[in-house]
Amino acid sequence: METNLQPHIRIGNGHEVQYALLPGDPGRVEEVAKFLEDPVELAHNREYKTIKGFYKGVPIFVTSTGIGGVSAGIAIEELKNIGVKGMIRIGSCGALQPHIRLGDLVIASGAVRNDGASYAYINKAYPAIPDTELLFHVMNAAKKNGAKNHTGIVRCHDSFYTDKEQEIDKYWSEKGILASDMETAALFVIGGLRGIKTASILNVVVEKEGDLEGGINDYVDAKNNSKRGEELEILTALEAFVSYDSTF
Ligand SMILES: O=P(O)(O)O[C@H]1O[C@H](CO)[C@@H](O)[C@H]1O
Ligand SMILES: O=c1cc[nH]c(=O)[nH]1
Repeated sequence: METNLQPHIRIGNGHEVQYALLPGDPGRVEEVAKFLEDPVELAHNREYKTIKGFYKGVPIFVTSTGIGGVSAGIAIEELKNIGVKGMIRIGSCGALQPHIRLGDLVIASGAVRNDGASYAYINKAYPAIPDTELLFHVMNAAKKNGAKNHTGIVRCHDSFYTDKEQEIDKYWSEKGILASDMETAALFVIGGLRGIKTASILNVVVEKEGDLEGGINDYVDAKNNSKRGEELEILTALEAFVSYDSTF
């Protein structure tokens, strides 16, 4: 029997894996599998689907975290419990700046903590920031892959359909925030508190003041540049882990 079996992700000790890619969507796990050697599905429970594979010889987990910081936080803690030390989110986002287009990558250098999950851990004076070294590896990998990318602060939220979304987006756009997603702040704060090396790469699926439902539907149906952005964020995260690992 697997020891230290984790209740939600349903994997335990013994895999000797130090790095995990974290998409929100379980469907994206299979997109990562296409780039791995010997991908094997280990578990799929609720929103948490995990495969293990190798990229350039480095063992890697890919675990979907579901939607929102609450769900992501559970996956992050349980992966840490079984020995994972570095985690890169490979997510989707909505742009808050007009020059950021569909399929561009947004690399988070920090996150506005408008989510509930990170606040459940610690008050908002604590910064939501990635690991500096891993961030540099991600930025270099994006450049090497030729991905059009933007590094800066993102905003994390818990709602899509309140009556105030447009007003809120306008406010944060005017403050220079690049894009919105729902899990990056929880990843950075939990990573900071637990000593996990974290980074977050977000593929733009909705442009600023674009059609939210249309953008996400087109992405799901693979009808726009966001599908190429997804491939580039996956490759960028994988290359970042390989170059980070080579520094040890
Ligand atoms: O595509 P993923 O990684 O799930 O990320 C984004 O998409 C979901 C909302 O559509 C939220 O989880 C948001 O953060
Ligand atoms: O606008 C968007 C699009 C995707 N994901 C988000 O969190 N926000």
